Amino acid sequence: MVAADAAAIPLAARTRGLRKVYRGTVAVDHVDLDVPMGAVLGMLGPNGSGKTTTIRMLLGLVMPTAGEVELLGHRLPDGAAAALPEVGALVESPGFHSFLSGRENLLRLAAAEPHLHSGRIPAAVSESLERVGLTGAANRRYKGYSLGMKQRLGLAAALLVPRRFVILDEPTNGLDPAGTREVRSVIADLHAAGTTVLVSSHLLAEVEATCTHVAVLNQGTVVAQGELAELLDSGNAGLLITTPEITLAVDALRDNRIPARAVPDGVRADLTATTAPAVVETLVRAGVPVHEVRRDRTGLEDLFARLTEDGAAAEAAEFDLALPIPEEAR
Ligand SMILES: Nc1ncnc2c1ncn2[C@@H]1O[C@H](COP(=O)(O)OP(=O)(O)OP(=O)(O)O)[C@@H](O)[C@H]1O
Repeated sequence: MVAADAAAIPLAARTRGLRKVYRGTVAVDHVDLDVPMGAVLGMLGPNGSGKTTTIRMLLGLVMPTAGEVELLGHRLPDGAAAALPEVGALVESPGFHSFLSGRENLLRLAAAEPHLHSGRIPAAVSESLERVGLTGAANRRYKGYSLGMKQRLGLAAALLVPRRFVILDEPTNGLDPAGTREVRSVIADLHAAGTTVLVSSHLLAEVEATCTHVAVLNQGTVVAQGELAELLDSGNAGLLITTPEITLAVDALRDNRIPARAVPDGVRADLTATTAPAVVETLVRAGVPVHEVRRDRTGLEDLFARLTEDGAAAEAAEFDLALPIPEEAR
């Protein structure tokens, strides 16, 4: 992606020079974040890297110490009233009433939705509860909900009306594997419907499974951002091939000038100068039985680990790791 293209892509959210200082603690600094319209952007970063603070500033819940926030084309804080009704959000402590049921809580929130006609409220609440798998527990008091059920109710609140932009802060926190899969499926449905989604996580695998774009935060600043596919292709990309004929496979690849080495159960082929189909074709032509082929994702893991280590922000700044990732950073 060249810079000129990036500038032409409409953005659901854009921050420039965003900074937040809490009583001497710099929570977020120099954050220039671009959330392309229609993207599912994973905001990835270790605990305390500034994800929640950035999200709160995007939603106008926290005033930045410095910098600009633009949400759906409206500059905050003045444009908040125009932008926020089109934004659904799940953030920490959503402020539900403990003595009301899940359904009653949603009915109260729905009544405050400017884009929801009062006659549609009961149906919208039921649909939203159904979507997050809470219909069975809808009439129980919020007070007795498990952490996972609270998360689901927060998600239901974010989805009460069709939104152009949905922001989810750690949506799978406290969810079991089935709940995690459901959240992923809700995100996939939103994406398919053209909704822009920003989802924060400290889990690399979760971002890989759901996102089209990624922004990596460390120590309050964005150290890399861009399309996930480009990040996956960065670093030392490789292919892992499972085969019982390891020696034959390594020899066949090396004979065809594809760097390869033995790994447990197979070989790892370097994709720097070739493609996955070319590797497979070379092996099949050499009579190597190929049992399984998958991308070696250590490229992204290595990159993420490097970017989020102590002092990594300085390194990233040095290499200007906003995508495209320059050669010297690979
Ligand atoms: N209200 C606050 N008052 C003081 N410091 C705060 C406040 N909110 C956040 N911080 C500090 O700002 C930094 C960034 O916190 P933030 O919650 O934004 O990170 P995060 O990436 O969302 O972390 P996590 O994954 O643990 O939720 C941390 O050092 C945190 O202690």
